[in-house]
Amino acid sequence: MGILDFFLQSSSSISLLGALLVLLLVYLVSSSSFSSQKEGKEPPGPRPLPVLGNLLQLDLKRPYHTLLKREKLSKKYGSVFTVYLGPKKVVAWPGYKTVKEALVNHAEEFGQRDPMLIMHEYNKGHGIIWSNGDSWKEMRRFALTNLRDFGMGKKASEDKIIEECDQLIGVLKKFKGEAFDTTLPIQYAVSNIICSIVYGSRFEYDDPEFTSLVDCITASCLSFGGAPFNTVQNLFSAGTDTSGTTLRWGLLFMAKYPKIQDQVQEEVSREIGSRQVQVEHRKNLHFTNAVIHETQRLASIAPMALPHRTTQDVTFQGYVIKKGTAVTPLLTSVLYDESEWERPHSFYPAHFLDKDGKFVKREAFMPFSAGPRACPGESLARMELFIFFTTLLQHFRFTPPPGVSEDELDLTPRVRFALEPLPHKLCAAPVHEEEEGLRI
Ligand code: HEM
Repeated sequence: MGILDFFLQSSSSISLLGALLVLLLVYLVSSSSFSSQKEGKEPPGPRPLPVLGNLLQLDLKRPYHTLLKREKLSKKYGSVFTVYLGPKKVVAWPGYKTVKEALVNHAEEFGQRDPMLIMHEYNKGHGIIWSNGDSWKEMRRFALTNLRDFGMGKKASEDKIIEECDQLIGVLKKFKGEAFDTTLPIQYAVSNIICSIVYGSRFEYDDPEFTSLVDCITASCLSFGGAPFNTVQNLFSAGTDTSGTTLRWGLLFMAKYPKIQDQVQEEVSREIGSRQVQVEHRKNLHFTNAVIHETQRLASIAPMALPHRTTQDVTFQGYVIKKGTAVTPLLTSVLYDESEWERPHSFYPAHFLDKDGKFVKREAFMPFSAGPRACPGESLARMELFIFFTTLLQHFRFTPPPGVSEDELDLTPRVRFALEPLPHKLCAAPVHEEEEGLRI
């Protein structure tokens, strides 16, 4: 070994030793502050490492997954616990009863958004999603009023969705039953719904201005100035990926579970035939409605909702949560709660059916969250999901690509803005070719 090598090795060993000593010191300081939190009855949790917090204990690809391991974390720490995402302290409360109690019974205390640094830089506290206080109240009112005035949840938006659905059917027919990636056609269709509401008109799917707008929304690169423009951009980003991703999960589940697809198509054919699907049909389509709800439940596309924070010191389930603490509503823990759902990890539409096969609402169905920050686009999203899903199944049979079995269709989610399916292709074969053009 040369002198230089020896020198470099020993100097790097010394600096490594120094770094370790500093880390140890920080650790001792932080563990003592951690134990003093215990004395102050803040929610307990796994001991954090300095700087890294509990990151090494989390599945970083799916952090919600680790937090969901209630049997491990909850058994040890109870129904409210603290984890450190790096230096950031986050309080989590899994399970339907606890999440509901926090978001509904303590709505005011847990109702603020925790603006992630990167989002704050980008939105400057404007818009609706990342703002708080008077600015948020005003923008939420602005968004709800405008969406309502432009017809959200009413006949006008139903007509827009039906029109867009016709366009989507035309696009899917062009694949002539061959395998295609469902992402773009569905993303264009749901984006056009928001365009129709915001701009008053839709765009052709090959219009370069529209496609770059959709690409930009997907990549979150739109940069408007001022509060209302940020709110419009927020509606695009919150209202397109979410509905589009849910719809893609629905089609994937149908291809994976053909017997359930048979039952949906049998019901649609019996109740609607070749007529235009409308929202008023929902009350007769019990099984289809249950399948859409089960899709939302199992896909659980917003596993941790969006981050909240406390507006004041709160005493919750015997613990003190300090003002300004980040809190995360673990929506997946509600949608997968073993004390609420008979088969939490399976695709089981019977969760939403009574013994006579009639649709039943379930309290623990909470994909849109609850309380003052709950999704303001819920009624529009529900209308879109019903009309798009039912109409697509009225027209097409969805199957895996040739050479791929149903078992091989992978349901592992990938984490992006929403939990979406892994890239995949499906075939959409027209069901009643002879009926096309005979709509009443
Ligand atoms: C299947 C579709 C959708 C799902 C599952 C969904 C779910 C959610 C969830 C979980 C939140 C966070 C709630 C919380 O922090 O507690 C949220 C917020 C929000 N969503 Fe949706 N959403 C959907 C569709 C839409 C649509 C269509 C729009 C608009 C047209 C929309 C607009 C918003 C906005 C603006 C917020 C922020 C609300 C606030 O901070 O006050 N969403 N959504």
